[in-house]
Amino acid sequence: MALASKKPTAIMSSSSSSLPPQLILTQDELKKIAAYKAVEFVESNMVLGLGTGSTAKHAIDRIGELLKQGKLTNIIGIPTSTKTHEQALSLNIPLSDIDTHPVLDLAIDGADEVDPDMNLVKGRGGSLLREKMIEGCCKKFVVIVDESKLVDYVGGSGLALPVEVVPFCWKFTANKLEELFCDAGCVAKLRINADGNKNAPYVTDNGNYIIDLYFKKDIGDLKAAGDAMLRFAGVVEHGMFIDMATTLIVASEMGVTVRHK
Ligand SMILES: O=C[C@H](O)[C@H](O)[C@H](O)COP(=O)(O)O
Repeated sequence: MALASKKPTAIMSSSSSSLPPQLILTQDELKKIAAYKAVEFVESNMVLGLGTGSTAKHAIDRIGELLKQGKLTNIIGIPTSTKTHEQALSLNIPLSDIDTHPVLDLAIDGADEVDPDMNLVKGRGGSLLREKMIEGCCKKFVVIVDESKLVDYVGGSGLALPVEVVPFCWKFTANKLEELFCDAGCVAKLRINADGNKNAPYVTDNGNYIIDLYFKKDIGDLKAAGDAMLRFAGVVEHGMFIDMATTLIVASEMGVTVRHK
């Protein structure tokens, strides 16, 4: 899907570059291309939000490489998950947190879905809470995706909208979420651990569970939907990142497109 064909209302500028023709790239190679493009926005002396997931991983590797080569200096990374923390440590990226650095220059992260207004679904890797806390503190938030993540509306992929909930009476919270979105044909499912004990709930870095919401229809007003979810006491945070991204980098077989809000 060519990005230029998406609704551009909130977009003030865009640019693109082409890849050599007839090059067949894997999805992971596209993720890497988007990630490397995003790292071009990184400058020495920045405090950086380090995202989580298979796309963000490439950006963090690249930042580590540029630090090692001395092409970047005095970077402070703020990791959005324990996994990213470990990766950054292994690359000798100096780390801190938002207690110490409450304002970040830039964050780079992937997304599970991106709608035409650059609203996101995040958290299919389970890291939405820390990502939202940290990426909400950034002057610039660069989102990196391959084109498969572009959707017409939030939930449009038919895949999960993750919601982090407290473990206490999670079924009660899941039922409330399902009722809230019954008009959109919502089905709420507790996320189960993919590794280790496959019958146990998946537990986030914060000791919580994830309820994955699946929709048959568009849920409409995202802000209203998000606010309604947060009114349930058992909900910690939802995976819609509304109006947070400032730059979107999309890699496709056709090339790389950069859009700024
Ligand atoms: O919880 C995970 C994060 O929100 C990820 O950024 C998101 O799931 C995208 O991950 P990936 O780059 O692996 O598709």
